[in-house]
Amino acid sequence: MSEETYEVLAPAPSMPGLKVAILGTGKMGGILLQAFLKNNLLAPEQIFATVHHAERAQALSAQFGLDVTTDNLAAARQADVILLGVKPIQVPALIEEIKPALSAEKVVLSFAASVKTQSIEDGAGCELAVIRAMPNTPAMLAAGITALCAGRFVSAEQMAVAQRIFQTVGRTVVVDEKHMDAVTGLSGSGPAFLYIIIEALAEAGVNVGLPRDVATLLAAQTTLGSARMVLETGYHPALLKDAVTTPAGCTVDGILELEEGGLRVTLIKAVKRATQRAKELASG
Ligand SMILES: NC(=O)C1=CN([C@@H]2O[C@H](COP(=O)(O)OP(=O)(O)OC[C@H]3O[C@@H](n4cnc5c(N)ncnc54)[C@H](O)[C@@H]3O)[C@@H](O)[C@H]2O)C=CC1
Ligand SMILES: O=C(O)[C@@H]1CCC=N1
Repeated sequence: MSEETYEVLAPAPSMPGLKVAILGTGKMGGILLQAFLKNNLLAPEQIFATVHHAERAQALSAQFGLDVTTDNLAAARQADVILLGVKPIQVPALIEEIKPALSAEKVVLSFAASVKTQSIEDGAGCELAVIRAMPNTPAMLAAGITALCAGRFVSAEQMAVAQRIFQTVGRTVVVDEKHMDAVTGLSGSGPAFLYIIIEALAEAGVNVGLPRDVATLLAAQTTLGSARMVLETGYHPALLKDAVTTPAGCTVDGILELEEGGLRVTLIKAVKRATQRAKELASG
């Protein structure tokens, strides 16, 4: 074999040419940024990220080898798709800041809770394509679910691009905008509710004598497996529960305690409260 040197080529990004800005690269924005790179959706030079503090911009820039600044307008000018990852209350000021970069050719993809597509359209003052998304933190393992809805000026093609972007962090579902606050209360906040349930199940395991690591493993894998059963069998959860519940067995005794303790009602109230709060976040 000759001693020629071969150039190792990085695989081409699957959305070549698309320029994406992430304005507000915090927890969720950071998860998305890493997923875009890891899945080779975009090359580093296709991404323009911003944060609030210059030191964090420098650190992120060094870590990922891409353009991270505190200049939202410059990032927005360079991008075709502009992701909004700041807090809901900060969105109007951010839109005002980047307004000179907004036009009917751009897509704004907001994953801020609560903020309506129309308020972004109105702030932009042009026929801007605005898509609203609600991801959740299991996105970190590409195990998230993101609900998306389209504003008034969004084409089917633009919606497909948004879905492709969020498919790097898990599944996607398209809903009417009227459902977005409910989605936020259920799947946006839901991981926090489920962590509490897993933590409580693990604590229960410790209470009945299991080592904590074993109890946590049993609680988490049981939650994961049960979720997969719902998704992959398509059976109603009640039917799957019945299959666990042997007549006069132990499970039914546990279920009696859950019902007495009001777990169902408590979970319903938790999602309702989170949904209600999600409606308010845009106004503080
Ligand atoms: N954490 C979660 O589970 C989810 C969060 N969201 C939404 O994502 C958004 C961000 O939430 P997190 O990531 O949790 O919060 P975060 O506080 O980690 O992220 C916000 C980021 O925005 C940056 N920022 C603040 N002002 C800025 C400005 N003027 N210009 C540029 N960057 C600025 C901050 O430096 C920070 O990095 C919120 O609107 C939230 O509703 C949506 C779904 C789930
Ligand atoms: O708690 C929040 O406001 C955000 C939205 C959904 C999850 N985290």
